[in-house]
Amino acid sequence: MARLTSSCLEQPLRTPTPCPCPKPSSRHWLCSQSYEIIIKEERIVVLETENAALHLKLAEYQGLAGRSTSEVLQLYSAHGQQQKLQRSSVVTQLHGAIKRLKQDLKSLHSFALELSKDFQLQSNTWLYQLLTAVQGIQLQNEAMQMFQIKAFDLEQSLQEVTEKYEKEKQKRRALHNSLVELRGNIRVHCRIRPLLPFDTVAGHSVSQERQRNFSEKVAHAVDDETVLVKCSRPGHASINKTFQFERVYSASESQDTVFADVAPLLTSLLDGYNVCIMAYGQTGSGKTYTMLGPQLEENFAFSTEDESELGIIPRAAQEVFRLISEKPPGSYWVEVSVVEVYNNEIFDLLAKDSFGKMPQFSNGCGVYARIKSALANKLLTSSTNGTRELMLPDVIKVLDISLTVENASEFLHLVNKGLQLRVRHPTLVHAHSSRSHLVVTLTITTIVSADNFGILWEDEQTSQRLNKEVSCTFPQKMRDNKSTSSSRASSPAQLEATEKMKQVKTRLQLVDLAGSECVGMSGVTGAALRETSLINRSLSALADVLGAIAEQRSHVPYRNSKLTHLLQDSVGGDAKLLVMLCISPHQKYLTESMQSLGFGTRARQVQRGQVKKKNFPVQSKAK
Ligand SMILES: Nc1ncnc2c1ncn2[C@@H]1O[C@H](COP(=O)(O)OP(=O)(O)OP(=O)(O)O)[C@@H](O)[C@H]1O
Repeated sequence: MARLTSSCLEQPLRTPTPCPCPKPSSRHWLCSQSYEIIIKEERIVVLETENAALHLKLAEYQGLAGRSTSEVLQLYSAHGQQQKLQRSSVVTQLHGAIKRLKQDLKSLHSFALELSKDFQLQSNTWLYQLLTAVQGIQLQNEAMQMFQIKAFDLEQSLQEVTEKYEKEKQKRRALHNSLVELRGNIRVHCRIRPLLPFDTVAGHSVSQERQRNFSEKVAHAVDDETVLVKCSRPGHASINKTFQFERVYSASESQDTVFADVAPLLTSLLDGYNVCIMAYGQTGSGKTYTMLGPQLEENFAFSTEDESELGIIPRAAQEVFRLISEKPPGSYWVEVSVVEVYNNEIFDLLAKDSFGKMPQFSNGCGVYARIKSALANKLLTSSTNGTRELMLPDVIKVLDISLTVENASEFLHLVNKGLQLRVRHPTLVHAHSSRSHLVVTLTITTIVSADNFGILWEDEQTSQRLNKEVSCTFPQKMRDNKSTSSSRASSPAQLEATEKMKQVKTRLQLVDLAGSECVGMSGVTGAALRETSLINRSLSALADVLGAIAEQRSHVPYRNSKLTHLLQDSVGGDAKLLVMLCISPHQKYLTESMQSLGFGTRARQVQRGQVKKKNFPVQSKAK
């Protein structure tokens, strides 16, 4: 086979060479033979060329196939390598993971070991603690048993001590009362209030002479028993006067201190004595402050916000209820009445407005509508001349119109209610001057079975004295009102039992007297002038009563005034009276202060029996 070259392929197929005869024709044999040969040769050439081209192509494809095979081989080997690589990396990873898992497993194993060790340790500790606790509880139980035995012993010895203490207490109370007895039934304390802004405001009707030395403080507490008063008059050398009382309070002494000295009297109250505590002094000298505490501007009730400022009346109520709480429950019954003595008439400040309004009192400074007392209305009778006037056949009955209170706050509420109706009007000395005597009465009914009567009181003497006074009837109130006391009878059998009970009534009267003053100083006129002179008259009557007691006269003129009549039970006899003199220290009140100190001095002499006949001071009449 002829070799094919690229030039062969490039030459076009030869066209048949024409017949060399001059006239070529197909019918010419030679021509036709040669023509056919030529055609065949040409065909062979073409085929050879095609063959060569096909060979070329075959060679080309073979070359291509060879290259592809090697590439395939390369790819195959590369793929094999890659697979190998992949396989080895997965294995490595798996290997690592297995390694890590093994480590984890190891650490888990060691953790589990530690945990079990810890658990063992902890359970041992807990077991130990549990055992200790059980042992402790056992010990405690034993101790408790011992303690119970000791407590029982102690209870018994406590009972013995309590019995001894009760006996000692009774002895102490007896001692206290005999001490009080020794000191006398009338005690006088004196309280000098601080200088206040209104002291330096000069009233227009105060005399020129009295206004001259207005800046000076003249009354001082020298010690806790002595008052010193500098008496100076223009053109005269000043004279110092001293007054002695059971107790003197300086301006800086608190309500607490004042009450501390008053409180022992309340023990006497529960020991069967009537007690009266009254504040005496000129207007604005601090009587209401001492007895009740600072008053609220809006309604004249006393303020209960600051306990340290509370006066004697609220504190006494608290103390009485405290003392009662120490007694067997239900054996004490407390009633309260709040009345005022105004223009020598008694008005119940707790009465309901069931009888309408009182006639209005015009005092020149304002008109005062008053609620009339239910009691006063009950006792109103027509006098011979046909005009209605207040008749109180037995003033003491006033105290039977009282309300039962269960505790100190109920008491304080009632007192505050009553206070709002109290007569007041301004004077030159005091803008809210009280124009009436306020009498707050706490009646304590002690219920005691006839069999136990003797042992309730501290000594035989008191027991005998009270035995004479007691009533054996059970209070009607207690029968009617079963809801308010645990001691009240509710069945016939109980009622019968109560008939055997005895009741002892003791009375605590707390009095805020109206101001004792010279008319000139207070600057009142008209109806208020009458008021002032009636106040002074009732204070005179009080002085007369104290004088008569001092002289041990057979007749004590209690009925000369409604005030003394009302206080009859707690002034005189074996009742305990404490007069709290209230003094304004300023120079301009010198006359009134001297008058009050004189009253106190003579009241002290009453208990010592030193007052001579007609020696007791009569209240200065309206000038
Ligand atoms: N010890 C005191 N400390 C502080 N303030 C006092 C003291 N005593 C009285 N006061 C004040 O003096 C003023 C007059 O006192 P209070 O109302 O008690 O006088 P009073 O004697 O009751 O007068 P009146 O008889 O006119 O009613 C009041 O504002 C009161 O708060």
